[in-house]
Amino acid sequence: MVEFKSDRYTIDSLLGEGNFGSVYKALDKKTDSYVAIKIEKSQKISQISMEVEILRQITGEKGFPKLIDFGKNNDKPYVVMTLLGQNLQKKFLTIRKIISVETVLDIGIQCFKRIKTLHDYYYIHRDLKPQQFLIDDDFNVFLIDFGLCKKYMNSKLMIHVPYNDSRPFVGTANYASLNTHLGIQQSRRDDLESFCYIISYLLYGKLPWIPNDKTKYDEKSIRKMKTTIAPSNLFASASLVQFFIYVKSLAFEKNPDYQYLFDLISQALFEVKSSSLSIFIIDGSTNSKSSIKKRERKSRKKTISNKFKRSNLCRSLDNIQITINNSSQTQVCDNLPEFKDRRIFKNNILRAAESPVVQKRLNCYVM
Ligand SMILES: Nc1ncnc2c1ncn2[C@@H]1O[C@H](COP(=O)(O)OP(=O)(O)OP(=O)(O)O)[C@@H](O)[C@H]1O
Repeated sequence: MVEFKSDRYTIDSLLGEGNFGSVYKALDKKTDSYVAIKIEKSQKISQISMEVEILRQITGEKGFPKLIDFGKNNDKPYVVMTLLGQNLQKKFLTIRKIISVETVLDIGIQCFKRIKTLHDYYYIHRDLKPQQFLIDDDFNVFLIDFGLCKKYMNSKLMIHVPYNDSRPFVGTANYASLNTHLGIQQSRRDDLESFCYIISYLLYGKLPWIPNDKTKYDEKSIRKMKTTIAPSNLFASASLVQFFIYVKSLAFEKNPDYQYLFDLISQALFEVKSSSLSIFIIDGSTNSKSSIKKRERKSRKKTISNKFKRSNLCRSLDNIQITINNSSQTQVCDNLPEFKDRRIFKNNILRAAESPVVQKRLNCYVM
């Protein structure tokens, strides 16, 4: 555990660790409430100063942590902010990728709004990934980690930062825009491209460069794949394809039409809702067509119990004895490529699993 001498804060537990800092849950004795403290790993000029600068300005905006305190401890800079929930990546893996498309898009809309708010303050994030979005018990999404943020425009003179194509790589390869890989100065369009990769990852449970088999690609290979990727490889929904095409067509300085983009995601959500399909990923590691067919030969009941054997959801579903009858056959949905790796349950199961009453008894989330 980190050494943090303070009369005000008592470190409780480690919440997360990144490349630049460690984040701890701590008790704030002044307010008798728990907070999150991010402590920089290095003692040199830190990213925490940028984090503090942004939190100072953005505190109070919906979906952003509140700045509580900052300073140095043991010569290491730290920042104290509101304690939030688990990050999207952890949550996604904890629930074994069980997630409804509707909920992904719902979360996506919130992520999109957070990005727009940050852009409204003339900053770009430059390191968007599922780990940077935290989600609370009420499914409110928060954006964090502003250490790599950068002003894209001088807010007084309204002059955009100049174009430059020999920038070092900044961000996370899996979710970075292609232009970032190519060394092009980032602007608003790059955050929005990262957003597309995040949503595609949450929808499919994978990206071409983040396969289910745990293969890891280096930055060069990821760049190559991003160069040739077709929008239809990321999304099947026409609205989301259009979203990606629009973002990729943005000029460096162009102010994105956020309302248009918002309408496109809303349209995608509307399509899912009106199709009345409810979709779960059961286990991303076993979703090849042949394995699905093999599984389908087994009896319906056995398949369900096998698939959910180790999951909280299943255990709890078993406990509360939801009847799984023939009218809710598991099936592979072939007609919607978006869902080709997913298995579909009829609404009655999904609705049961998503109902707050059941979730309370499950003591787990269904995202
Ligand atoms: N306010 C908070 N409340 C709860 N958990 C948090 C909070 N801030 C950060 N965390 C947890 O700590 C993790 C790391 O935080 P953060 O991304 O700020 O660190 P970092 O060192 O900048 O990471 P990276 O290397 O990804 O840039 C987050 O993914 C999250 O799980």
